[in-house]
Amino acid sequence: MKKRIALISEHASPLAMLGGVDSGGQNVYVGEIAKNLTVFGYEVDVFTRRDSELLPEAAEWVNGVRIIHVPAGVPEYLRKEDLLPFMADFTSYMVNFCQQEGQMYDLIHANFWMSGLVAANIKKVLGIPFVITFHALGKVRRFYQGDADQFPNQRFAIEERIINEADRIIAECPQEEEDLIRFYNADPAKITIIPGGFDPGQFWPIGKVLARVALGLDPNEKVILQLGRMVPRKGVDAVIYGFAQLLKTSDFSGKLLIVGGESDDPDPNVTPEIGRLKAIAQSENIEEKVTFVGRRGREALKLYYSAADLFITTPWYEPFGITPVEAMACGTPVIGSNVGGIKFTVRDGETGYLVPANNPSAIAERIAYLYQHPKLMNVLRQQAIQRANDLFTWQRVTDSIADLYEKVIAKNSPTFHQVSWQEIVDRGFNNAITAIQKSRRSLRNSIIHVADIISNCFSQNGKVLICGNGGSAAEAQHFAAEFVGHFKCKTRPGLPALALNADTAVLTAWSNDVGYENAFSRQVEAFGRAGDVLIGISTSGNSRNIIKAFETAKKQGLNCIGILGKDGGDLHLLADISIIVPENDTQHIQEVQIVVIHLICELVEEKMMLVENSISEVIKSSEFQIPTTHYQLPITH
Ligand SMILES: O=C(CO)[C@@H](O)[C@H](O)[C@H](O)[C@H](O)COP(=O)(O)O
Ligand SMILES: [Zn+2]
Repeated sequence: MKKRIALISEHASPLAMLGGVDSGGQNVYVGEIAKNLTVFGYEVDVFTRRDSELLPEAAEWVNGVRIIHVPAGVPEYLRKEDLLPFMADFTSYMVNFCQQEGQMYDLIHANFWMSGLVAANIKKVLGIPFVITFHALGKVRRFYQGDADQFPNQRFAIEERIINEADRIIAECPQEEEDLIRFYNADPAKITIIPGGFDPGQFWPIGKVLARVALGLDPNEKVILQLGRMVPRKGVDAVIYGFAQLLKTSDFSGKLLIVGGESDDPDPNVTPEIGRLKAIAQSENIEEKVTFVGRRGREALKLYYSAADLFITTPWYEPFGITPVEAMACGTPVIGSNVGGIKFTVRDGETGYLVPANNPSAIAERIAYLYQHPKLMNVLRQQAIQRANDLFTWQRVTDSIADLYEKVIAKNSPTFHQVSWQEIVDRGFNNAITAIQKSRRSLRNSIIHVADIISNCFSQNGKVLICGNGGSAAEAQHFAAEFVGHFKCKTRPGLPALALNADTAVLTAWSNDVGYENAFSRQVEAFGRAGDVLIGISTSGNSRNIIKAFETAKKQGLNCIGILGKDGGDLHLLADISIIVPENDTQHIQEVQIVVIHLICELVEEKMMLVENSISEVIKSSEFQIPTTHYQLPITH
């Protein structure tokens, strides 16, 4: 039977559009998690407050996900600051709903503190375990916003209660984990860091020219983008001041686009923050260079992200912040403030830059610097796309969330269930199939890219060194054997590949005399030459001896390729390219890695055959007869 999950999101319905004061990342988060959970075999109901008379009580949204509009307070928009009094009605409605349906939820996932309150009260009555994603913490908000924070003071005590009673807490970034411990004394063992994400089917890099033409922008102009909710804490004023400084102190010319607001037209009457920002642009005499676009639907956002050269987001604080990830996914480097989730999603100097919050000069300086270094901008662009896709797809995020659910559900299952041998076998196969399915789409491009690098290396007489530990050591030998012997093509010559973990004499001597962590790097020193490839296979991405080998290899001019799992660990940061299996379980990572290895072998053979065939074609059609029908035999150094 399918497991049933209730997601509560009292003010943020997945149906609401992004960009309004009270609708932002949380709507998207809840909607995407709900949709992706169905892929992992769950049935999902999303409970959100009925804020319009037009909304039906319960409606199927997508296959496997229902949205339940809970009558609590008048059926019209209310500020989230005013919703607490209606949470008792919300709770009783949900309790009745569960009892009437006669089917209990296996777990509740609450979003935001008021939903957490509902979940904690339901747990008291019905015993359903719950996990919570806070999306923002009251004490942190009060610290940054002071009196502008209009949530009732009861919020703090309620959050403390939720933190005590929740089965698990999801922190969206290391900063949030720190805040939970520091401000609320949360039990670190209860906290799991799982970031927010983006949908690669919705955000991808569209050619700049096309995106600009679609938006009616000049293809040759410099375009800087700010996009998100229009509230003072987002620090859009600093972006305008920074932009003004840039225009005044350099010969920079370009445009700042500001997307967001409560209406499609950038109307200050509807969105007072737009009025405040327009006045700043006017006082700086740059109103002609700043375009307020107004609110845009999610399907249009990829055009804005792709059209821009740079994305800027400098809030005072940001619990997670989905927009920088979306911008990176569209290939736009991000200048973000060094706060909260942004300092986790944006890697300083790799996918953009981090600047202090509220610091217009730093923004101006970084924009100028990037335009002066177009090649660097391009590198950041590529790395941004890679990082977003490696770590922040909703599929990957939901995978970690489902993992967490399973732990909580198993711990709370009322009777210990003796699993049969057949069930263990079935479960093993099912998990492997799920891991392979998840990997199929997300790894396709990197597998092809890696095969390119390896076949180029062989064609240019280079060799491939491979290393790993434990199961990965066996795979390293397996991989090398496919190259030295043959994979599918029985007529080709052997290709020079060497597993560094295979020579027990070298391995034991060097580990015994110097240290295990140097055992591979020493061999890289001995065998590696510029242009060779070093492949590190690791499920965690953190094996010290492979890290050292990569460091040595980089110094010697080898290309480093990681075949990794989990979040890619430190090896991902060192590798020139990595294939990160989107899975957390070591065993299933290894199962996918062997598929990846075989695919690389097949592609390398195919690519090299192509080279050989095209060489023979040239030879056949030329007047000169060159006596060779094989591709060049690689020569080892
Ligand atoms: O095969 C397995 C687990 O399935 C083990 O031998 C596993 O490879 C070893 O624990 C390795 O030492 C793990 O290293 P790594 O994958 O984190 O680099
Ligand atoms: Zn194993």
